Amino acid sequence: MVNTEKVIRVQNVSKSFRVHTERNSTLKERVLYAGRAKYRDFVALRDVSLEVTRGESLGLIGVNGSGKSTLLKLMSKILYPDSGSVDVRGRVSSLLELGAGFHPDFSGRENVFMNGALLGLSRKEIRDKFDEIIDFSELGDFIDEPVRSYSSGMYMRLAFSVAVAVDPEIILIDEILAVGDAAFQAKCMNRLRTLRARDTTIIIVTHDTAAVERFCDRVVWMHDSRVKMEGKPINCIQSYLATVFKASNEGSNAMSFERSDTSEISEEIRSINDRVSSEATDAGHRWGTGDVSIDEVVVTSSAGQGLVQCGEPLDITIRFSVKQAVSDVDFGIGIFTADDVQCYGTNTRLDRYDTISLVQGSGSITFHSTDFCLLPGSYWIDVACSAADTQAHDYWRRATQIQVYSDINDVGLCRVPHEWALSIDS
Ligand SMILES: Nc1ncnc2c1ncn2[C@@H]1O[C@H](COP(=O)(O)OP(=O)(O)OP(=O)(O)O)[C@@H](O)[C@H]1O
Repeated sequence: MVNTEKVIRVQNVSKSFRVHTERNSTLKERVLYAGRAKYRDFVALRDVSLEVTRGESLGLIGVNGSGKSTLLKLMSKILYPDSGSVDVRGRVSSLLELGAGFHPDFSGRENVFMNGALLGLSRKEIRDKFDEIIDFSELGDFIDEPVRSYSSGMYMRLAFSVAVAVDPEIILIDEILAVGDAAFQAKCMNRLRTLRARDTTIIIVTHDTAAVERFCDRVVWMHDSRVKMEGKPINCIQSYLATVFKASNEGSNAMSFERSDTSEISEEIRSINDRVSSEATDAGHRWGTGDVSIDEVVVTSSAGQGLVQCGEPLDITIRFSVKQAVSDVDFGIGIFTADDVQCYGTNTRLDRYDTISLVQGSGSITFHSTDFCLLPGSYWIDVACSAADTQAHDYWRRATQIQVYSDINDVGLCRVPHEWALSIDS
């Protein structure tokens, strides 16, 4: 039987924050202007309503500052609405801010007991689950170190391990999984799948639209403090990405990822780039003789610039200037995941094109894929112009990024062109 029980009901909720624009910082100002400090009210949520059914996995997406975290904090009762109501039924585990609920001076072990108690477990229940929590976190001997010495990934490991061990009926997760390494993230997602199979209600705030599409049953897209759209993940994500990339393109003449990033890219692209850049510390790094220099890399598909649907055509255009005539050069591209797995690489020499000679001036070359088969996610693109002896004239590491989306839920790294043929022996 399909479950229709509503475990979260958010009705006409509005929430504002008082933001001080000027404070009376000196004693004199405080005495003279008492009660006259300047502030404005910032509306983080405006008349938001939504319902979540038991066992549902809901993804909250939206640009920075659209109100996602505020909504999650209202659901976890860290904040209360100015108007409207939030009704939540069931034991809630929340992973909202890194380190929240942990005391920095206590060891990991002590914090497990404290955090478990906050989540409603008795001391005996925590003792019974302790080994499971520590095993899952893979913190080993660090469990007896004060958590102030933990890296953000270690904090997350401990917080996640406690949060899932308490058998929550509802789990609220705000982005923090992103700080874990790829292997631990995969382990967390598997654990969330197990919880989902047990009818746990899961609400995730994240900018990782590919993960949302793979994991969530439904998506709510927050924009400008309101619910802009809710429904099937693929529909919401496509509309959201199309809007975000359109906003980004309007800020510059083309979706140009030039060497000096002066284009007015939207906050969302900036956040995606910042996040991936923190993993790709050598983003934008380049080297070579400089005889040929790459000026710009533009990625286009029918979905927009920097965005492509899996299975659709894609163009990567490299614009270059030639400072010094060169002969026998090739142009190449490499495509990498955020954690640096090379998905594909080729160049005009490997593809057996005629050798290229260039005179002073400028030009462009386009890599055209008729069927771009990488599965949904963010990918980095390296581009290069090299001499026959493989010496680079210009190698541009992580020159640009693309987002791939899909309306098919196949899994892996790339889609293998295929058909199925069924035959039944009678
Ligand atoms: N405690 C607070 N005091 C003042 N303003 C706040 C507070 N919490 C949130 N805000 C503001 O409310 C708006 C919504 O913030 P919120 O954190 O909910 O957005 P978000 O969609 O989760 O963004 P992000 O993707 O950056 O996490 C932002 O403009 C933020 O600055």
